[in-house]
Amino acid sequence: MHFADRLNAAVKRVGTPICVGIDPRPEDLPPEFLDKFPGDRPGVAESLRVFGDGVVDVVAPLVPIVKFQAAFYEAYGPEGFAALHATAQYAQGKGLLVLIDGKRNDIGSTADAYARAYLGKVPVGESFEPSWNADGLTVNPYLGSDGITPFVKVAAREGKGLYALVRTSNASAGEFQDLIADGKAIYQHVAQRLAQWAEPYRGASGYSLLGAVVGATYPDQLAELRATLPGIPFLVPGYGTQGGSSKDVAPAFDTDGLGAIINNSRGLTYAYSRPAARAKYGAEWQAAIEGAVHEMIADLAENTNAGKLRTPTAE
Ligand SMILES: O=c1ccn([C@@H]2O[C@H](COP(=O)(O)O)[C@@H](O)[C@H]2O)c(=O)[nH]1
Repeated sequence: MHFADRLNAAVKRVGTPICVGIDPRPEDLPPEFLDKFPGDRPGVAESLRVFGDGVVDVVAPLVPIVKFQAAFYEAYGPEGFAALHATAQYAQGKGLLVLIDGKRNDIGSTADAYARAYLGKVPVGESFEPSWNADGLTVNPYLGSDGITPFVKVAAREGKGLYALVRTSNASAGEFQDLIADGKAIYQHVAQRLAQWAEPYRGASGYSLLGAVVGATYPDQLAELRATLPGIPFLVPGYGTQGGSSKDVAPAFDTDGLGAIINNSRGLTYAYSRPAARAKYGAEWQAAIEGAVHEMIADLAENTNAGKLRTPTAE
């Protein structure tokens, strides 16, 4: 089934477009929790796996999709990678869509290897087997068409999705993305080309398998890009810890509350570290995460078209 149709079905089923970001940092894990693991690298990697699984247990009934930031797992080498793989599979087993935030790309032949690694199948003996089997992957479009085409081909074949960086959420995003060439900002050129790459790959919902990463921290550009990129699903990071609000992300949605997933990583998974949550939930870190997800669901429902997803059956 087409990725955008699967994603839209999942968003409608749970009634919210939240993407929970899982970016495990050992220094931010609940202290009571971390103490249970050996202090060596395999021990830390195992703590990341158990923490990630614990987050998944809480959020699986509440949200459609989780995004794993590969960097925090890669930091712990082979054991870290194994932890990412294990929790990603665990999340899929619980019915969540899994997005790997790896921002991969390279020359075409290497891009093809990345695409097969994360989204497709790799040759093993006489047959082909999935390796990471993610539902979606973030990609960097700045190598141009021949770097993107292999990802799109594999994603189309496998029913998977892609989100290409268009307007990132970080403070220095504009250093290159706002440079003017031929009368337009670089991010606008990327958006224009992305629309061409995406057009042949629309699903029944009208949305393409190729989406755009657009930061919540630049609401004017977000609104402009939504208007110029109909049918392109958005992955919107920057809500919460980076300062983006529900009002900032409101323009990302279409009139049905579809067309965008709003990521929140630290604001949800480290909710227990906030003094108010400590006072309310004590050492119950999973309860604090659950409470934070419910707060974000309500915030988006109140201030954006995502409120239209809250049917009585989804409550
Ligand atoms: O433009 C971008 C692209 C990716 N990210 C990633 O999203 C999360 C955001 O984490 P928060 O804790 O919610 O700030 C993180 O994994 C980033 O690497 C982004 O922030 N901006």
